[in-house]
Amino acid sequence: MLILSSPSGAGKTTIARRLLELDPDIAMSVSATTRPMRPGEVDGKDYHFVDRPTFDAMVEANEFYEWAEVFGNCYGTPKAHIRAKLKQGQDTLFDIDWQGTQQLYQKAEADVVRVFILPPSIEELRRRLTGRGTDSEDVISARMARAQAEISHWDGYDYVVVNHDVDDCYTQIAQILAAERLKRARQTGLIGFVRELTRA
Ligand SMILES: Nc1nc2c(ncn2[C@@H]2O[C@H](COP(=O)(O)OP(=O)(O)O)[C@@H](O)[C@H]2O)c(=O)[nH]1
Ligand SMILES: Nc1ncnc2c1ncn2[C@@H]1O[C@H](COP(=O)(O)OP(=O)(O)O)[C@@H](O)[C@H]1O
Repeated sequence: MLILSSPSGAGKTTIARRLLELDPDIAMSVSATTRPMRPGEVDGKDYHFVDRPTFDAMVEANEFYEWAEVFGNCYGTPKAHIRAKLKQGQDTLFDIDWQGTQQLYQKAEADVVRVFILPPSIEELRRRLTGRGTDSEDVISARMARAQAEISHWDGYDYVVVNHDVDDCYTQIAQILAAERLKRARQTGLIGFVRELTRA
């Protein structure tokens, strides 16, 4: 479970999309949200876009692995998807905030890798949110106001990457993923392989 968190606008969606495009062995955990869809987003791919009563019913039915309220909207990680992916041994990518990260870590510590993405500066963060062109000035202000609070959780992550340049940031996160996949405990089948090697 590879988690990417950052203040809004630092670039986690950009990096996540590239990872999904270039690495066939990782799939996205698609969250449910009550936030309005942005231009270019696809329902069922970027998020499952639901209204508040539907989200509340999902909470009531215990359908979320974790959920949180961010910027006045609700976001939740559906259980069904995670269970199926983990069972298949499929790596899963999460774009969730620090609250969701803590909950996932408490539930599945050994399976979780936490990466925090920082912007090069606060001015650049504002430029990226404005340049994205998906949010009103009010929404951008709310996201900027929350940025410091988000950044304050940087020390709850295993890795921290500063997103100066998309290519460099992507490469660094792909390297983290490659190294984590090589951890002994994650290499299923290794015991049998080594036993075979040393049998003679
Ligand atoms: N806890 C939790 N946070 C989520 C989930 N899905 C998205 N988020 C977080 O909600 C925040 C807002 O996401 P979004 O509205 O897409 O804006 P973005 O930060 O600009 O990508 C981000 O910090 C996301 O990481 C989820 O299922 N659970
Ligand atoms: N290294 C970078 N340099 C310049 N612009 C970037 C960089 N990374 C992302 N962006 C741009 O900044 C905006 C916000 O990125 P996005 O991936 O949507 O952030 P987040 O998902 O963290 O909110 C987008 O328009 C994206 O194209």
